[in-house]
Amino acid sequence: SLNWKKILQGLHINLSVIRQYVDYLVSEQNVKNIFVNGTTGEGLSLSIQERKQLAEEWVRQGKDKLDHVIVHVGALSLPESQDLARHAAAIGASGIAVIAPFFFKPTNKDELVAFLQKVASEASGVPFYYYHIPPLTGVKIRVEELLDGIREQIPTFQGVKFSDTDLLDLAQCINKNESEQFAFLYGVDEQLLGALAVGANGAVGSTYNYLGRKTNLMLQAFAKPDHALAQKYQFLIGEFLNFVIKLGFGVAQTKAVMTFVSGIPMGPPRPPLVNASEEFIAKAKAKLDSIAWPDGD
Ligand SMILES: CC(=O)N[C@H](C=O)[C@@H](O)[C@H](O)[C@H](O)CO
Ligand SMILES: CC(=O)C(=O)O
Repeated sequence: SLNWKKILQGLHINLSVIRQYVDYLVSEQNVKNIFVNGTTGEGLSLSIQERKQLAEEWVRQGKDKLDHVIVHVGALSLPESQDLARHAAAIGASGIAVIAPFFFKPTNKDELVAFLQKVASEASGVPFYYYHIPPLTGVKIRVEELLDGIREQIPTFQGVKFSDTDLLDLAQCINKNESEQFAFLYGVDEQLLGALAVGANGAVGSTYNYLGRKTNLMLQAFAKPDHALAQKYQFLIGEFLNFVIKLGFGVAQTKAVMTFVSGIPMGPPRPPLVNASEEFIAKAKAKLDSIAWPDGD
């Protein structure tokens, strides 16, 4: 049963909108790969039980509709992270991802890999991704170094969700791992085109919830190649993000944008985050509506 008071305060998860949201992403945004319980999903603000319920519901609703559901299972507590990894494996997640622990932090590559290995080994058949997001974790260990010999430690290692602006690090990761079949999924949406130019294979980010279709058109243009068209899309995506970043843009504001674009209520964020203001919503909506996309939309 739904407790609307708790949902409206961000104290309760609402599983009932996930089914509708899967259909929305597939039909309206052309998005068929989902990253659950990460940054945008406020995974680190949820209880272990809630994270399991969400992962289960996404996998259940995504069956026959989505290609991949990757579950973020990172946590500060190693046993909790291992528990989440076993759970993700048991429900049939297509992959798991882990951020660096960010209270007591690993101070070097070996300490970080040892932590990741202890989580990955709990889900032995499941592709493992390192989620590199130094602006939020404060763990700035270069990925290029981390990848050196990682397959020997973590046989399921499959790639990186790379949410950092350091394109030299990303380029070196790609350059040095040509023979591996690693996936480099970029996560700074405002400069995805730069990451594609150095060889990123995909993207995971908050804006694909509402700009997934436009970003897919950018990817198509880049692949064609029609670089002028790809640039046009990146510039317009950047115009929107630059505008909202100046207003103050985080997960709460992303939820508000996701709500007004999709029409599906995303609910408030959980404390300590606070709802986007009505003023933000009005300005962001006007800005998004004003953009003249190359596909005539
Ligand atoms: C810090 C953060 O939330 N990063 C997201 C992905 O990891 C991005 O998708 C950003 O939200 C996006 O690039 C907008 O700045
Ligand atoms: C934005 C993103 O990729 C995440 O929610 O983790």
